[in-house]
Amino acid sequence: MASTLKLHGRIDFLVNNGGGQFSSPANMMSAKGWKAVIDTNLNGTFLCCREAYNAWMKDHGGVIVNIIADMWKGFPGMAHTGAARAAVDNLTKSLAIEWAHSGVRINSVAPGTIISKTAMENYKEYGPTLFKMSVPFSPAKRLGVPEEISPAVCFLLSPAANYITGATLKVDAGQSLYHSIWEIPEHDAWPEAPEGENTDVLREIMDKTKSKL
Ligand SMILES: CCCCCCCCC/C=C/C(=O)SCCNC(=O)CCNC(=O)[C@H](O)C(C)(C)COP(=O)(O)OP(=O)(O)OC[C@H]1O[C@@H](n2cnc3c(N)ncnc32)[C@H](O)[C@@H]1OP(=O)(O)O
Ligand SMILES: NC(=O)C1=CN([C@@H]2O[C@H](COP(=O)(O)OP(=O)(O)OC[C@H]3O[C@@H](n4cnc5c(N)ncnc54)[C@H](OP(=O)(O)O)[C@@H]3O)[C@@H](O)[C@H]2O)C=CC1
Repeated sequence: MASTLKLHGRIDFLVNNGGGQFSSPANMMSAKGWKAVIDTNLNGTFLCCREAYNAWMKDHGGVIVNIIADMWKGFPGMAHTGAARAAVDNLTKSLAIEWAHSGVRINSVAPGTIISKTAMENYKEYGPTLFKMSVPFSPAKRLGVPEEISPAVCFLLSPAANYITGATLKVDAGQSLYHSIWEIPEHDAWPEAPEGENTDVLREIMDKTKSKL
C-alpha cells in the first residue's frame, strides 16, 4: 500500500484476487496446509482491506472487490478454501457497514469454475482432468474464462454500482444452483429412521423399486 501511494498518490480501488488452494479430502489435510490456505485467502484479504482503509480509504473513500468462490453448497474436496471464502463473504458484509461512513463500498464476486492456463497449471498433471470434469456441472455446459469475470469486477468498481455494497455477485452461469461435483458413494452408514408407519412406507417403496431393478 505504501509503495502504491508513493507511486500514484492515491488508492481508489482494491481487488483481492490473489488466492488459491490444493485439492484434498478434509481428513487428509495437515494443520499446516489448512493454515496456508486460510492465511492466503482469508487473512490476506483482511489485511489488504485493513491496510488500504487505514492508508487511504478511511479519509478519501474507495471501492473494494473480493474474489471468492462457488462454496454455497460447501466445498467438498477443498474444505479449507470453502471455509475461507465463506468467511470473506461475511467479512465483506461487516466492512460494508463499518466503513460506510468513510464512503467505502465493498463487495465480492463469486466465480464458477473458470479456466485459464495459469489456473490449470496449479494442479499439475491433474489440472486438465479437474477442469474438464467440471464441465457437465455448469448449466452453461462449458467453463467460464477470466474475461467473463473481469466485467463484473469493473462494474462493481464503477460508479454504475454506486448504490451497491456488502453484496456478493455470483458469476457462475448458475453453477451454484446446480449439481455438486462431489460423488457420495452408496452406503448404509446413516442412522435408521425411527420405526413407525412412515418408515414402513419408505421400506415398502424401496423394496418395490429394488424388485423392479
Ligand atoms: C476436488 C474438488 C474438485 C472441484 C472442481 C474443480 C474446481 C476448481 C476451482 C478452481 C479454483 C481456483 O482457485 S483455480 C487456481 C487458483 N490458484 C491456486 O490454486 C494457487 C495455487 N496454490 C497456492 O497458491 C499455494 O500453494 C497455497 C495452497 C495457497 C499455499 O501457499 P503457500 O506458499 O503459503 O504454502 P506452501 O508452502 O505451498 O504449502 C504449505 C503447506 O500446504 C500443504 N500443501 C500445499 N500444496 C499441497 C498439495 N498439492 N497437496 C497437499 N498439501 C499441500 C502442505 O502441508 C504444505 O506444507 P509442506 O508439506 O511443508 O510443503
Ligand atoms: N479459476 C477458478 O475456477 C476460480 C478461481 N477463483 C479464485 O480467483 C482468483 C484468481 O485465480 P485464477 O486467476 O483462476 O488462478 P491463478 O492461479 O492464475 O491466479 C492466482 C493468483 O493468486 C496469486 N497468489 C496465490 N497465492 C498467493 C499468495 N499467498 N500471496 C499473493 N498472491 C498469491 C498468484 O500469484 P503468483 O502467480 O505470483 O503465484 C496468482 O496471481 C484466486 O483467488 C482463485 O482462487 C475462485 C473461483 C474459481
